[in-house]
Amino acid sequence: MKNYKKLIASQLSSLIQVSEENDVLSLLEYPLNQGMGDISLPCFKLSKKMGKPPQVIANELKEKLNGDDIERVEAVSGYLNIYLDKKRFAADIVNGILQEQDRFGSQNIGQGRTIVIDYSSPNIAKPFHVGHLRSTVIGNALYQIFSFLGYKCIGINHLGDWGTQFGKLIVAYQRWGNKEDVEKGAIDELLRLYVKFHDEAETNPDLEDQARALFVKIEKGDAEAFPLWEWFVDISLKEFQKIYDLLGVSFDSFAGESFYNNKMGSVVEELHKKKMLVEDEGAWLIRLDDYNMPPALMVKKDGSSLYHTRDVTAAIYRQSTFHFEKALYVTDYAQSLHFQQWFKIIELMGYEWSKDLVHVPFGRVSLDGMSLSTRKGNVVKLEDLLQQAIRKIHTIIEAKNSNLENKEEVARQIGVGAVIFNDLSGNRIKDIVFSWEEALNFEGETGPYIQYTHARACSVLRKANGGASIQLIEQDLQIDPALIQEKETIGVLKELYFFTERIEQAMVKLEPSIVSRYLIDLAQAFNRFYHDHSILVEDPALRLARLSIVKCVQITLRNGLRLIGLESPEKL
Ligand SMILES: NC(=[NH2+])NCCC[C@H](N)C(=O)O
Repeated sequence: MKNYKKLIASQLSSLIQVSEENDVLSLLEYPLNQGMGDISLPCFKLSKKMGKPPQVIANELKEKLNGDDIERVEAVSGYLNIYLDKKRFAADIVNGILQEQDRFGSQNIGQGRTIVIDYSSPNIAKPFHVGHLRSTVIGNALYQIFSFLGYKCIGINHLGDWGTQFGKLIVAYQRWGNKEDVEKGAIDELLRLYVKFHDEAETNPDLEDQARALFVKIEKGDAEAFPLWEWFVDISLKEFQKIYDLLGVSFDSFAGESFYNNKMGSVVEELHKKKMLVEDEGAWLIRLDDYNMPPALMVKKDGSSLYHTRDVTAAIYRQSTFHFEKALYVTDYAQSLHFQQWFKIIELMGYEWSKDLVHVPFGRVSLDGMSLSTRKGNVVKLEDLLQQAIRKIHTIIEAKNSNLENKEEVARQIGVGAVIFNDLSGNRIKDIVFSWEEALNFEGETGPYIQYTHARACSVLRKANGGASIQLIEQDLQIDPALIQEKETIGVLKELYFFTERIEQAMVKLEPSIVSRYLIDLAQAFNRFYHDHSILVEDPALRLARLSIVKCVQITLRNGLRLIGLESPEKL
């Protein structure tokens, strides 16, 4: 499939001469209004460079620009409005998508270069909450998008499995817990112990000291403390895995914070050698006043490590192991300062690749106004949320189409899809409030709406094939583009054309919501087309041409849904 913007930019730049192709490319727009061309050049942006008034530039270019793909060109109030030849355009889009199928929208921008993505990263012994879900969902979408664009991705789940909180947990376990209860209650019981610790520590500050001492023991591999820690990790991982299975998300590595325990020593040594550490009452920290940031504590006075220490160590390890082009860290924006601090530390250590470290922050999620905090224990557990979504969708399916095969599986795909899509529906930096009504609505701008539109396309294709399959047959590639020229049809074709570009924008801006919003636009354009034009008409040529549009939409919706981590059931 052709890249029309590029094609025109290259022609224009040779006509204009003062501007490079890429500069012209960045000036070209897709006008929102139908009567303003398919692609348009605002000539006032070239006026200074060319030393001519915009309308003069537009008039001159209008005379010179031509080519098979261009139907006509207009010069209107300083804009050069280019209309593409819609028959060629239609044939190019349809044939392109039918050929590329699953690969439609992909590019080889990365050429195999590596992107490390640190996402999900829940904390052991604490429930996986909706904040971690957002990290999981955004991280996974970035993983799919970068992979689709030719990068090799390494997905790392940087589990929060190290730190003083494990000392607290063991103190609490030894005082108020027992083996059976932990085996039965799993994370719920671990959380109860953790909360109990904090309640008791308010009146008995001695507990905090005991907890610190116990964590030091874990760091040293103590024969009693260390196996307890391992056990807690094991229990937590099993529960997390249930959620990953529901979501259909996987990782290349589960190397959590503890993985760096035996690697931090040499990094601390390096920091000493580089004279970056200052002593502060027996602890060691890095001053960052020159950069308007508070100091970063690297070694506690009992010798134990901190979140910063582990992140610096992990980054050095990842760079030397994977030689990444970029390392992304997907977390809540509340952690922004943490990342700014340690990115600066890497820079001060003299590593030029510090510029390749990128924090990808996102906004908070609240649940119908309820906030989510671990200390108090009033967290909404993600597994409950997902199971509830699945049950609700199941009820809807029972009511509307109780004969559906694999009801359970489809309910999972839609219920989970609704929750995932909700997290990706707006710019990631925005806070979101999860509302059941909005997320599960089949009519709104939701995951279920897109999945439903996809299933509707599948159903038309099946009907066309006598109920058998959603594939078009071989000779179907001969389509008369003159038959797919109605306004709504061109509307769909244009949306299909935008797919490749939107994926690239989503990658550049690290913003999967660009793909989710695109899918809403495409689904809406398709539903307008579907509403206004019958597909399974008598005339075989017209029927085939319209079916090809349905097939192209089906392929594109499926590819797009996959990129944001949603499945696309064929029947609903
Ligand atoms: N390399 C990192 N710091 N990744 C993010 C870790 C997130 C942390 N475990 C949390 O739940 O807040």
